[in-house]
Amino acid sequence: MKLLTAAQIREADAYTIQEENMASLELMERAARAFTGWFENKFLPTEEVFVFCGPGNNGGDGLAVARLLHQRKYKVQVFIVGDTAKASEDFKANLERLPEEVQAQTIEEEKDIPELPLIACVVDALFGTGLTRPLTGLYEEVVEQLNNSGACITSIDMPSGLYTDSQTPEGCTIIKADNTISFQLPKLAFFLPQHEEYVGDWQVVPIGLSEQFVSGVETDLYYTSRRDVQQLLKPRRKFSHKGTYGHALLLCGGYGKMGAAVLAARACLRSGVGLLTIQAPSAGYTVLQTAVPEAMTLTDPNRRHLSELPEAIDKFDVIGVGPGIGTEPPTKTAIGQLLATSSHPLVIDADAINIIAGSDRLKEQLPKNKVIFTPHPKEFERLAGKVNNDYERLQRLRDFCQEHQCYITLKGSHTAIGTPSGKVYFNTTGNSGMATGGTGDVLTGVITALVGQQYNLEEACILGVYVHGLAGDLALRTVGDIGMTASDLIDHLPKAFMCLQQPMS
Ligand SMILES: NC(=O)C1=CN([C@@H]2O[C@H](COP(=O)(O)OP(=O)(O)OC[C@H]3O[C@@H](n4cnc5c(N)ncnc54)[C@H](O)[C@@H]3O)[C@@H](O)[C@H]2O)[C@H](O)CC1
Ligand SMILES: [K+]
Repeated sequence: MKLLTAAQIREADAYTIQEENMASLELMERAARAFTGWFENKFLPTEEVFVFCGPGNNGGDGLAVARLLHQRKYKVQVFIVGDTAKASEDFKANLERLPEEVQAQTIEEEKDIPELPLIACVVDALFGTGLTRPLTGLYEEVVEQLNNSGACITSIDMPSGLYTDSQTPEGCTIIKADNTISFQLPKLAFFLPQHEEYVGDWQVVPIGLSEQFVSGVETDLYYTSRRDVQQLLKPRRKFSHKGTYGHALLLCGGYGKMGAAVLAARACLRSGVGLLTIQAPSAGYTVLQTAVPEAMTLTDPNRRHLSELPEAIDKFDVIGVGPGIGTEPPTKTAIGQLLATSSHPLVIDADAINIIAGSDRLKEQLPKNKVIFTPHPKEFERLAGKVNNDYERLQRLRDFCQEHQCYITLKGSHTAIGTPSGKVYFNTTGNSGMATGGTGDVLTGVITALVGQQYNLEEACILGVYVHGLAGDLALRTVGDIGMTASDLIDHLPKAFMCLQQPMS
């Protein structure tokens, strides 16, 4: 699914109004109804609701929401910040429609800002996607007081003060929402970790923006929906055999880190690969043969770390390398040989990333359109350089992928997948229980298996990251977030693939 900029959303808005031959006020009413529907499921009518409205259409939404909540028996108070004479037309129309019983007060100076009860329910409708500059004056003061009030804040469309698709200037005041309910499409800002405290939990509610407009609009930013991913999944064929689904090689494990190889190998096998060979330091032989009996095990002549590549490396359809391997000099040499000789795709993780990050020569040697890197943010920084904020990181991701014609899954709460053509896909599955050792090794195994099954590298990244997160979401239901381990993810991979095989209702 596409991510749109604030300007494109405005265009979608105008296009929809024209296409459906309706008044913009009607679209605002739809938005308000959609928000209210979510709100009713979350808060009981016994709640006293304080709605803070700005002068634009976001404020107009707030006024319409106040009216609808009043109709549904919530006790509502409205506070308008700024000069209503300069407000948008749809704001004015909704102010007219506000029932008399709903108190509406204008905040004209600091002393007008209300003191909220200890447990208050606030709707933030100050600014949405129309924000063009930092909050100042009375707006800034209101937001600061709301943030300090301890109230439960729900933002309409965007947390007020946060820029939709570019870096909000340093030190600006922004609403810290508990929930953000956004219209039709999530906004780029929601996917960036630096905005966690402002956006809170976000959800999207549909308001029927023109599908025709969205399908035609140009963007290189996407987020992955269940529907997108299901379309990628290939059915297994009746007359297939293990050779049909690829022979993967994992170059993983080191002394004291053989578990990384076990996790990657198990995940690879649980993701549909036909055959799996692991090459590991000889100290791992018994461990691997015992823990992963389905895989063949080759031993490196070195007892403790990877020092050589297996013979006839080209017989493997894909090679996953990195988990647990360390950065000893012989391992660095082996990684250099791998980049220089392998003609098949490589999934490069962990210390294999660190080794390449430390050598400009190796970076130059990266085979084009054949490499998937799976770094966490620190490894990415080593590979591509330091950045000051998440927007710079995103740009660096695109630049690096384009320059080196590679794929990168930059791991995080919304893992970002960069492609050689400069596209970025944000993942939408997963949870904080997955923030634990070994889950990255699992991802390496999953993506390696998918490449082995002839998914192209872009598909393997998108599907692999999604199913890995979905396995985490399924594990959450049985083991919760605190007790979740990487092995729990592996155990839930089969169910995650089964979920994707179910037709969507
Ligand atoms: N397409 C949709 O999804 C729909 C969105 N709706 C809602 O409308 C807002 C966007 O409304 P807009 O009037 O364009 O902008 P805002 O209300 O966010 O801002 C109003 C106005 O204020 C000025 N401004 C910008 N920054 C500042 C600032 N820092 N201080 C003071 N004033 C500022 C600027 O002129 C803005 O235009 C969207 O988020 C939805 O909530 C519709 O309801 C229907 C469908
Ligand atoms: K808002």
